Amino acid sequence: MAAVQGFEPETVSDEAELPDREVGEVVLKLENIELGFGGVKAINDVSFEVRKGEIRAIIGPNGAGKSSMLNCINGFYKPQKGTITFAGKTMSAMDPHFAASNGIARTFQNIALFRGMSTLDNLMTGRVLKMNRGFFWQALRWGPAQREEIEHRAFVETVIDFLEIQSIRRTPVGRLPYGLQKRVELGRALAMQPSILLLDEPMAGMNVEEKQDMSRFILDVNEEFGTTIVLIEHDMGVVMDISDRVVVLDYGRKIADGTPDEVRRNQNVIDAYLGVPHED
Ligand SMILES: Nc1ncnc2c1ncn2[C@@H]1O[C@H](COP(=O)(O)OP(=O)(O)OP(=O)(O)O)[C@@H](O)[C@H]1O
Repeated sequence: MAAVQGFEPETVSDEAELPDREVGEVVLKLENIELGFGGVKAINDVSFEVRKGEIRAIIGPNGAGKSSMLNCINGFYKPQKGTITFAGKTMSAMDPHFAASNGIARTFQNIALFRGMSTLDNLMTGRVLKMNRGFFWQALRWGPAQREEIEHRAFVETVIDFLEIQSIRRTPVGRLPYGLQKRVELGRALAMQPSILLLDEPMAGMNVEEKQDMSRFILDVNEEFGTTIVLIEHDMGVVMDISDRVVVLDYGRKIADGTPDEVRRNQNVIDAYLGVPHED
């Protein structure tokens, strides 16, 4: 059997074992999710759950349905079948506002920042849902709105310190190198004080050093703020290093779910990455 980087063949497992480290109760549950676009079944009867405080990776070859799954979780896509349970509600589809207002934040595969705005102002946009005063008061920047803005700025400054981006706080993000833009995007999501952070390929396009920095920030966010993290990532070294549990998709189906060690030894997973033809 040929070797696939990051994988070693051994036993087969398709049920998620709990990680060694202590994680909490189930905070997000997806059951029998199906999503199609015309004739393409992007997600086919996929179920998995996410526990409080864990780092949960979704991996799989190109086109496996990973981004579609994140889009179902934050309500951008509506599944045709299945249910999503979150914040005490079981829904046939997530409402994007319900997701955001109950603490689900997201970063994107292709950076989605305001390129002409500074790092600081981009991070402030992450506070919008937390602002109590309406547009009129915010525009006047007076009285209660001014006090509120000071509090939001103070919170954003803590995020800036945490991510070590003080030196670029006034720089328009369009002028920043790619790795730093990714860090600012993480900062904007953190500014929302999320309970669940969805990261879509946080290391894409980064060099080795930038990947190490980003891995450290993800682990620090998880440890220091207790933020639950669901991430899609193609770099298997990173996934296996930082994740507690990994769900594997291939052609829209779940083919494995378990700890990094279980998944890397799963023959279905090895075959999927080698491109072994599948039945269907
Ligand atoms: N908005 C859409 N319209 C039509 N087809 C779509 C749409 N979004 C996703 N798909 C299709 O659904 C399938 C799964 O795509 P998805 O982007 O979820 O995969 P992925 O695992 O994230 O892939 P990659 O690793 O390449 O980003 C693909 O065949 C894709 O072309």
